[in-house]
Amino acid sequence: MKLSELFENVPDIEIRSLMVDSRKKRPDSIFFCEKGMMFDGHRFVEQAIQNGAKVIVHSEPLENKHPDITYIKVKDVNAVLNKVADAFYGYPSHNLLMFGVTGTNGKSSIACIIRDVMNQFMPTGYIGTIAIEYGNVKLPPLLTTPDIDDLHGILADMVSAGIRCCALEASSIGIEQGRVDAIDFDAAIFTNLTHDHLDYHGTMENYFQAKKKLFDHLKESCVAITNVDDPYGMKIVADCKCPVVTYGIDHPADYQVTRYQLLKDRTIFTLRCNNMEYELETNLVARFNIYNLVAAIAAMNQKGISITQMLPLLKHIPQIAGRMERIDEGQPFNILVDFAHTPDGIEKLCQYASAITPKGNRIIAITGSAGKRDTAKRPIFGQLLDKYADMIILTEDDPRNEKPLDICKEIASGIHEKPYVIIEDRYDAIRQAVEIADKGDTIIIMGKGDEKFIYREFGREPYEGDDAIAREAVRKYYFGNRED
Ligand SMILES: CC(=O)N[C@H]1[C@@H](OP(=O)(O)OP(=O)(O)OC[C@H]2O[C@@H](n3ccc(=O)[nH]c3=O)[C@H](O)[C@@H]2O)O[C@H](CO)[C@@H](O)[C@@H]1O[C@H](C)C(=O)N[C@@H](C)C(=O)N[C@H](CCC(=O)O)C(=O)O
Ligand SMILES: Nc1ncnc2c1ncn2[C@@H]1O[C@H](COP(=O)(O)OP(=O)(O)OP(=O)(O)O)[C@@H](O)[C@H]1O
Repeated sequence: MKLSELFENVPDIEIRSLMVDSRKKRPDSIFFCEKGMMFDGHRFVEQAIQNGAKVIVHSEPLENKHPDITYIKVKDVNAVLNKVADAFYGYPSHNLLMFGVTGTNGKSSIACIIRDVMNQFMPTGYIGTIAIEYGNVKLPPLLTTPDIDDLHGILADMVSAGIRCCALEASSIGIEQGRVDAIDFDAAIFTNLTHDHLDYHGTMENYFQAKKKLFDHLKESCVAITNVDDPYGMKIVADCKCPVVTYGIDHPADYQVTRYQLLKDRTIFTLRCNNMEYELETNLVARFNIYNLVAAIAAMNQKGISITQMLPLLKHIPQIAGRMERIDEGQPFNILVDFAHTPDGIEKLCQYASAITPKGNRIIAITGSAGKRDTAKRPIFGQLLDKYADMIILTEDDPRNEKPLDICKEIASGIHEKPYVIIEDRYDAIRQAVEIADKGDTIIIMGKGDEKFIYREFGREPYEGDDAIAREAVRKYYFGNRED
């Protein structure tokens, strides 16, 4: 593409790529001097040139300008990067039916439900915490919401592969950093807002304002889908230019659940909308998944898929990796692997565990808390486990360069009544839980979900995964079926 197709009054240079990180080689590229939390991209102009930049987009004055390099001074580099990435990749989000999902919990679940259901109507991709997936392509994610260049690039690849729809998770940090500013959403969903990421946002108000930006910027033909039962649900759409559609259980809503039954292996509920009532059955369990399902239904329905068409598909939603994943190796107790890593997520999971665990049986909870992230959550995790669990095993969860033992002790500071042990090694923690479980008990393994890595001091290290370990522990240590 010619530089002149992207900017006015510039030389006719051929541009082959975009560059936001000077460390990565990008031939014939435009380097964008972004200001981050750690660095100011203006510092890396020389390295960017060595790695292929022919054009520098900057907002601060630059010294030592090279005669063969084009310099473009702008007010807001991030805004220009968004515009350029959109155009450079051929406006991919404009050519896709784009669903955006934001909120503290439920983004991946809702985005995956939309992907699975929409795939039955048109080829649909997914971008989020679990993966980047479309057609036969499955890539590991780097961030929940990829950075601007990656995001538009992935969407362009989707369009080239014949994909017509995409469900994208928009994290609060991603929204705040403008990663989705140029995305042409057709529907945007709000799930809920509870304590998380306060290390980054500072206060709940800032966290809320970050999420709200997504809704403030929606185009008029978009539709905003919001949760009326969440205290932030109506506030977040207060300045929307597009129609707002509500969903909920406890308050009157456009898509309202009027009755529900939570069962161990499925959920049955009645959904009322447009003066019609629908009886729904799904393999997804727990009350919070009713919210996730109804949010997804509302969004897809608003975009033309009838509820009657969706009904048979909702019965067998494919397992969402590491979210309420049941481990069943024939053992006479429940094991749930779940990605709960916020106070709200942990409380909701514990409430579900209480609902499925017979009186007289125990909830055995295994959790840690991520190192170098929102440390205020730790004692709250302890308090919640104290309230709901009968036995608590504290273990490591992405300690980064903190000591797992110290993190566990901070969680333990919230535990006052229930017995707990600290077993730093996650494998041993899960094994211990399996060894002490009795018939009818429920083991909940929280925090890592489907992740097959642990962030330790020097970055990501491979990890077998909670699901694999739980299965192995049941086979080896519960049934004594040693394979080694
Ligand atoms: C805190 C945070 O979000 N950081 C993200 C942010 O980094 P930053 O603003 O601090 O950037 P920086 O490192 O200061 O550098 C500034 C600029 O200089 C550039 N640079 C930097 C160094 C260099 O040598 N050369 C160079 O060109 C960088 O590419 C960047 O453009 O911008 C970078 C480029 O887009 C991201 O890679 C980086 O994500 C880091 C890896 C990260 O871990 N982010 C997490 C917290 C995150 O975003 N998570 C959310 C939410 C997850 C959830 O909901 O649970 C997500 O969407 O994944
Ligand atoms: N609607 C919901 N309300 C409260 N908790 C939920 C909800 N949906 C899921 N959870 C809990 O949060 C965990 C993470 O779910 P999910 O991955 O869908 O959320 P997310 O918003 O994508 O989180 P992240 O961006 O951190 O990955 C689940 O494992 C579950 O414990």
